[in-house]
This record gives sequence, C-alpha cells and structure tokens, in this order.
Amino acid sequence: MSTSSRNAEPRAPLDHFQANDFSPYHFFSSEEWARFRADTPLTLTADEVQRLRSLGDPIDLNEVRRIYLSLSRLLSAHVESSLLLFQQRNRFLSLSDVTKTPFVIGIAGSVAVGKSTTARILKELLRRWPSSPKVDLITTDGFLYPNATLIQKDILNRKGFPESYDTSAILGFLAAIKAGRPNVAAPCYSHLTYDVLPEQFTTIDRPDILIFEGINVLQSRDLPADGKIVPMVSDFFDFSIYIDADEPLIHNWYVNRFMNLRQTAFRDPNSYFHRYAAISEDEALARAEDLWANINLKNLRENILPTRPRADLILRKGENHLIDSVALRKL
Ligand SMILES: Nc1ncnc2c1ncn2[C@@H]1O[C@H](COP(=O)(O)OP(=O)(O)O)[C@@H](O)[C@H]1O
Ligand SMILES: CC(C)(COP(=O)(O)O)[C@@H](O)C(=O)NCCC(=O)O
Repeated sequence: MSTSSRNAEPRAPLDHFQANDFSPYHFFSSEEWARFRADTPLTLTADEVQRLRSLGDPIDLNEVRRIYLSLSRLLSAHVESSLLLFQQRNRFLSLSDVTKTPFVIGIAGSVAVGKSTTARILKELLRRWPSSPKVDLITTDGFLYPNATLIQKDILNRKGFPESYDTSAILGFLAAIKAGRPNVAAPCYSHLTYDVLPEQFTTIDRPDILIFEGINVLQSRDLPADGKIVPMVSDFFDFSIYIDADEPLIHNWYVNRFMNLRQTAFRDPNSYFHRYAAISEDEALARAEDLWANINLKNLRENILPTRPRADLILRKGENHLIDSVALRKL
C-alpha cells in the first residue's frame, strides 16, 4: 500500500529490528533475553519495585527478573572490562596513581515511555552488586532553559526539543564528570512547577557509575559555522540504552498519565497544571491530546526516534509497558 498521502502516519523505521546478516544488532525475544541472567541474584523486593516505578508503569518483580537481571549482568561485564582496559592502558602509558573516572550509562526514549522507572530500577540493581559501587542518577530535564527563558525565546511550546536545552551546560557537566572532578553540580527540574528549580542543584561526587537519562541524550548537535569541534553528549557514554515502543502505545501512556495526574499531582495548587484538575474530563483530554500531538509526538518523530540506531541496547516495550524484545549491538 502506498503511503504517499500527506496525512498518512509516517512509519517508524524498524529496519534494524528485522534480523539480517547486515544488521549491527543481535535480536532476542524477552524469553531468550531472560535466560542470560544465569544465576544473577534478585536483590530487589516487590515493595522496592513498587516504590521505584513511575505513575502508570506496572513493572513488577517478575519483569525485573525477566529483563533487568540479564541487563545488570551484561552491564557488570562492561564495567569490569572497562576497568581492565583502564588498568592495561595505564601500564602501557607507565602511569600510576590515576583514578578511574565514572562509567556513564545513557538512557534515551520518548516522553512517557518510562525512562525514569528503568533508570531508577537499574540504579538500585547496580548499587547492590557485590562490589557495592556508588551509582548516581541525573536527568537532563534540569538542563532545560528555565520557562522565563523559553518564553523570552518564544519556544515554551518547544519544551523538550533540542533548542530548549542548554546543551553546552550538559557537555560541561559530563566533561567534568569524565575528568573525575569532585562535587560536580547538576541543575534540578520539577515536573510539579514545570520549571527548572532556581538555585537547586544535585552534587555528584566521583561515583563509580553515573546513569544519565533524558529524551535528548543520543542527539547530535548541528556543526557550528565557525568550524569549532563540539562533542556529542553520547561521546561521554560507555553504554547507552534506548527505551522503545510503538507510537500508539506511548500516546496512550502519555494521555492516561495526564488524566491520572488530574486526580493526584495536578490537585496541588503549586502544580503548573493545577487548572486542569478543575476543568471537565473532555476538556482535559483535549489538552492532553494537544500536548501529545503538537509537542511530544512531533519531538519523538523528529528528534528522538532518529537517535535509536545509536544505542548499544534497545529495550522494546509492548502493551502494559512489558518489554517484548531486546536488540543488543554487536561488538
Ligand atoms: N505533569 C506532571 N506532573 C507530575 N509528574 C509528572 C508530570 N509529567 C511527568 N511526570 C513524572 O515525571 C517522570 C518523568 O516523566 P517523563 O519525562 O515523561 O519520562 P518517562 O515517562 O520516560 O520517565 C515520570 O515519573 C512521570 O510520572
Ligand atoms: C520535560 C520533558 C521535556 C521530558 O523530559 P524527560 O524527563 O522525559 O527527558 C516533558 O515532560 C515535557 O514537559 N514536555 C513538554 C510537553 C508536555 O508538557 O508534555
């Protein structure tokens, strides 16, 4: 069937999900993936998983066992190899007294796909490894320009698009982390006030592992006209994960979450969306659909999904947020 109509839904490019000899990925069903956990112990309880999950994300202990234990085992192998390589390079360069800098894991994907849950579950699993590494988690929303700046630039309705982030600040933050600097400050964002929190920072002090999560972490920058060489955010990553799902599913998760937030967070008078707690269900639904279609879906198609082929690992979700397949980049 031809899809030449201008109104036709563009199809997500799923080519790298079709296993073939030329694909840079290995593909696994969730059942195949689950077997790679081997004897990795389950170190989280059902209560802990419930506390870690975001609103609307039904992840449970079974999903942690099925998907996250294999991931934890794989990441453990990567962290170990990175340490080994670091030691071998120091021997090669006759360096002593050099401290290993953090292993950085990037997590990308659409708004409302469940990146925060994945990031929090991973953080807890990794810090419970026998070596007890120090694991920190930072989200890129703190690096959004404050609403006042977005309004001044007339791009409040482009929140989440590349131009709404202070990318130089992100690069500066990651460069400092990778240089092993102590007490590196990251700005904080509040989904309640829908704005960056002025003068509020999280301090990151030389963790063993840093998880860096956000819709934009695998994006490249336009090359500056002055020919200056600029790194990409992902140049600082040792491993990257993309959380994937079909558009209609993410659309449902976004709209359902918005409607659920009306009964919870939006009731708080400090919520930026407080006014949507009081309007009719139909009006609220129309607002959620509008935010999805005109901001988040647009951003997914234009700026987020195109970064998927850069990920080392793709976790693809089906109905109910359950991961149904996994793609792992071949080495
Ligand atoms: N308007 C809002 N008010 C309160 N919490 C929100 C709001 N929007 C999103 N959240 C919460 O913020 C977190 C991040 O959501 P989001 O940025 O969409 O990424 P993801 O769903 O991929 O984790 C989630 O825990 C979500 O439930
Ligand atoms: C802050 C966000 C860009 C999400 O960033 P994320 O934490 O997913 O990296 C998003 O939640 C957002 O505010 N989008 C703008 C449209 C909306 O209000 O949903």
